[in-house]
Amino acid sequence: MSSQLINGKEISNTIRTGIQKEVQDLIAKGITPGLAVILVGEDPASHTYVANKEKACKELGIYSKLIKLPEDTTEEDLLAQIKQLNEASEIDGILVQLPLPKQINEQKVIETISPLKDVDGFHPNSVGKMLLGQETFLPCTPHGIMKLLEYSNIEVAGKHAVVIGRSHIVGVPMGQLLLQHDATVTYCHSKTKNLQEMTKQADILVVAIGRAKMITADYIKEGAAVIDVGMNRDENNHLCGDVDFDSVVEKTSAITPVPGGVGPMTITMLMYNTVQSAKTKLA
Ligand SMILES: NC(=O)C1=CN([C@@H]2O[C@H](COP(=O)(O)OP(=O)(O)OC[C@H]3O[C@@H](n4cnc5c(N)ncnc54)[C@H](OP(=O)(O)O)[C@@H]3O)[C@@H](O)[C@H]2O)C=CC1
Ligand SMILES: Nc1nc(=O)c2c([nH]1)NC[C@@H]1CN(c3ccc(C(=O)N[C@@H](CCC(=O)O)C(=O)O)cc3)C=[N+]21
Repeated sequence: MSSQLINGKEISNTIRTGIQKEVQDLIAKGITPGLAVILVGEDPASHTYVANKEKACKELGIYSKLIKLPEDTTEEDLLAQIKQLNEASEIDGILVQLPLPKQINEQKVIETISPLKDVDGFHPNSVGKMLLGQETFLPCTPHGIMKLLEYSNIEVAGKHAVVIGRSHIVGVPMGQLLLQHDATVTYCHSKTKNLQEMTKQADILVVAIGRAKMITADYIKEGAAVIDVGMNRDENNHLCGDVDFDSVVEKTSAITPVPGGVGPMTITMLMYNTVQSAKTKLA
């Protein structure tokens, strides 16, 4: 079967062109959208993501403020920083890069970010609204994946979507968005028995596990669309997904690569949320 390669980079660029236009319109009205990113510690992978976010801001004309804090930052200091940004008029979105060092309570940090600037969509306020189908900031990775499906003309309604992973940042919201678009959704996780039996029923398989190349051809139904969220390093220290691309590609009708699939879309939807937030300043 010939498989459609879902080009996240290209779809990202298409969407970013629209966002760039919106930024220009806002700037013409005296509003420059602003994103603050807080990075605690020295995780090298985090630095790459943060660099990609800064680059995207620059390209689109969004003001970006990077706040780097040392690994041993106290929770108190971090919360004080967030409160300042909540008040800062030039900042429309606040992202605290996760995971955080162990001395810091992640949930408390997320809840301290103003829901009005919660461009990650991780605040309980945003999560609740998402579940209810109300307008809010949607989590960037699942939202980006919905856009990938839409732009690739992959129909969701009536399909069986299987999501592997139930993290609050990817798996759980992913299943909810698919459900809202009328898929029949199954969640799988580390306690799932007979994972292959589950995934072999998937018309759409979203994989967000964090284990390099774990998903091989044996997990795939012929003709499935496969979305790979994983960001791992393989034995040669090359970036790779959770899906063993070479093994599964022949069986799929559509598949995302890593890199160049989901990752760029995450950043694009972050830019989108930041601009949406800035637009609330329009009279
Ligand atoms: N491209 C992008 O934009 C992004 C990529 N990522 C990447 O996506 C991956 C997942 O991220 P995230 O959701 O934060 O990860 P988490 O580690 O928070 O969650 C992993 C999930 O996978 C499940 N899991 C672990 N092992 C297995 C297994 N053997 N079989 C079935 N399920 C399993 C876990 O189950 P349980 O709940 O039972 O522990 C958990 O629900 C990572 O590689 C991350 O780097 C993340 C965010 C954005
Ligand atoms: N508060 C918070 N929000 C996040 O959204 C968040 C986070 N914390 N912590 C880490 C994960 C991971 N993540 C990625 C973003 C972009 C790429 C990305 O740009 N990937 C590119 C290139 C990657 C590269 O070259 O290293 C690609 O896949 O093509 C990947 C992963 C956001 N996350």
